[in-house]
Amino acid sequence: LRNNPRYPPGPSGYPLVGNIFKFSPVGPWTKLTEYKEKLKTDILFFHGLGNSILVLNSMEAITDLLDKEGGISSDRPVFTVVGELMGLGQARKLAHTALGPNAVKRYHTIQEDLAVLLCKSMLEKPLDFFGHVRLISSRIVLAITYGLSVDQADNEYITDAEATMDMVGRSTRPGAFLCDLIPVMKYLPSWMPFQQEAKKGREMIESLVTKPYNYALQHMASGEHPSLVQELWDSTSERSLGFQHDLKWMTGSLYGAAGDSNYATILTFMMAMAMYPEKQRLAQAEIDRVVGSERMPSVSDRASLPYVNALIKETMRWHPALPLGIARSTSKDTTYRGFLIPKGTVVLPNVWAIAFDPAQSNADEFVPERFLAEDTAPVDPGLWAFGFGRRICPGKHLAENSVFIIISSLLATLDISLPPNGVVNPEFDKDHLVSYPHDFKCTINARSSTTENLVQIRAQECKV
Ligand code: HEM
Repeated sequence: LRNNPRYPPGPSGYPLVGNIFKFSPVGPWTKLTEYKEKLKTDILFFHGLGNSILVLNSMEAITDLLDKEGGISSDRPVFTVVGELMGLGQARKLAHTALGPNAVKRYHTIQEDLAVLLCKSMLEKPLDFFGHVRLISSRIVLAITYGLSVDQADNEYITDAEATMDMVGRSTRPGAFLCDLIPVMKYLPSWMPFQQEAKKGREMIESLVTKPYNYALQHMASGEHPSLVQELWDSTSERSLGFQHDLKWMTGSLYGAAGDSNYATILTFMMAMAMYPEKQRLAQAEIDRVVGSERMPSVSDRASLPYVNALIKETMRWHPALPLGIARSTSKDTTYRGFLIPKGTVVLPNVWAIAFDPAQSNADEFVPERFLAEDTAPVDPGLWAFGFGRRICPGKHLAENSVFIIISSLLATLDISLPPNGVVNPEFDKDHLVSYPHDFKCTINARSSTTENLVQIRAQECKV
C-alpha cells in the first residue's frame, strides 16, 4: 500500500505540493463541513510536502479512529511553541483520577460560592461582564489546583495566564501547526519572527506553570490552602525529580486548559440569552418552580432541571467552544475503510459537522427544545465537546458542573437582554484553538429585588 498509496478523499490538489494549501488556517471548520456535503464523504485528507491532515466529519469516523483505534491515534502533534503544555505525559492517569466523577464532588461548594460572587459582580458592574466571566473561569481552576484565591481580573496570575493562553491559542489553532509540520517553511524569511516567538512562548509557558505551583508548595505546610498539588504531593512518599516535574506540568496543563473553554461557553450562553429572551424565560420559570426564590441553585439541582440542561447542551451545540477539538496525530501507518493513513498524520475531529448536522432543522437558531425531542434529538454535546478515547478532557466532570452552576445561578438572579441599540451580532473568533464570542454588549439587570437581596446575603457566606 505504501508504494501505491490510496489516500482518503479530499479536495483536488497540485502536483508536488498536493492539496495541503486548500486547508484554510482561519476558521476552517465551516469550510470542512461544506466539503462533507460537496465531496459526499465524512473523512477528508489533505497532504503535501511530506505532511498529512485527516479531518473526521462524523461521529462514526471519530469513534472508529479516536476511540476504537485509540492505540495509534492518541499522540498530539509536536507544537513548536507549546510543547509539554498540551499533554499530560506520565501524569494523565493521575489527572483523570483526581478529577473523576466522584472526586469532583468535593469542589461543589467552591463552584457554588464562585458562581454567587459572579452574580454579585454582574449586578455591581454589568458593563464589565466579559471581565467577570474571565475571572470566574480562572478562579475555579486556581482555587482547586493551587489553593490560590484571587479576586481581581487584573491579578498577575490571571493576566499572565491570559497573555500566555492567547499565544498558545494562536500557536495551536488548526493551521498554525502547518508551520510546525512543513519544515521547509521554517527556513523561509517570513517565518523568522515565528522562531523568536517560539522562544518567548516557551519562557511564558515555563513561568505560567511554575509560579502558581511554587505558591502551592510554599503554602502546603500551613494547611490553609488545600489544593490538588498538595493532595497529589501527599499521595506518595516517592517524590523523585521526575514525579515533581510531572506534577508541575500536569497541574500546569489543567490550569492552561481549563479557563478558555469555560469562558467561551459562558459568553456564548450570555449572547444567546440576549438574542433569545423567550428561551431564557422558560429556563427561569423552571428554576423558580424547582429551586424557588429562597435560595441559590446548587450543583445537586442538576438532575432536576431538564430545560436548563437542554439549554446548556444547545449552548454547546450552537457554537462549540473547540470546533475542531484538539489535534491528535497517528503513531504508525494504518488503514481505514481501505485507505492509507500514514504515520504522523494530524487527525482533527471536526465536531462542528456534528453540531451542524443537516438532519437538524434550523441549525443556526438557538432551540433548546431540540434536545428534549425523543426521536430527533441531536447527538448530546457531552459525547463530543470534551474529546474522545484516552485523551478525553480530564476536566470534563469539573467543567460540566462549573458550566451548570454558573448558568443556572445567572438565570436564577439576572435578566440578560439586548443592549440599548437593540442588536447583538453573533460573531466568533476564528483565529484561536478556542472560539469565543467577539466583543458584544448586552443589558444585565437583577430579576427582582428579592433575587438581588438573595445574591448579597449569600455572597457574605462565601468562603473563597
Ligand atoms: C467547557 C469546558 C471544557 C471543554 C469544552 C473542554 C474540551 C476539551 C477537549 C475537546 C479536549 C481534547 C480532547 C481530545 O483530544 O480528545 C480537552 C483536553 C484537555 N482538557 Fe478540557 N475542556 C473543558 C474544560 C477543562 C477543564 C475545566 C480542565 C481542567 C481542570 C481541562 C483540562 C484539559 C486537559 C489537561 C486536556 C488535555 C488532555 C490530554 O491531552 O490528555 N479542560 N478539553
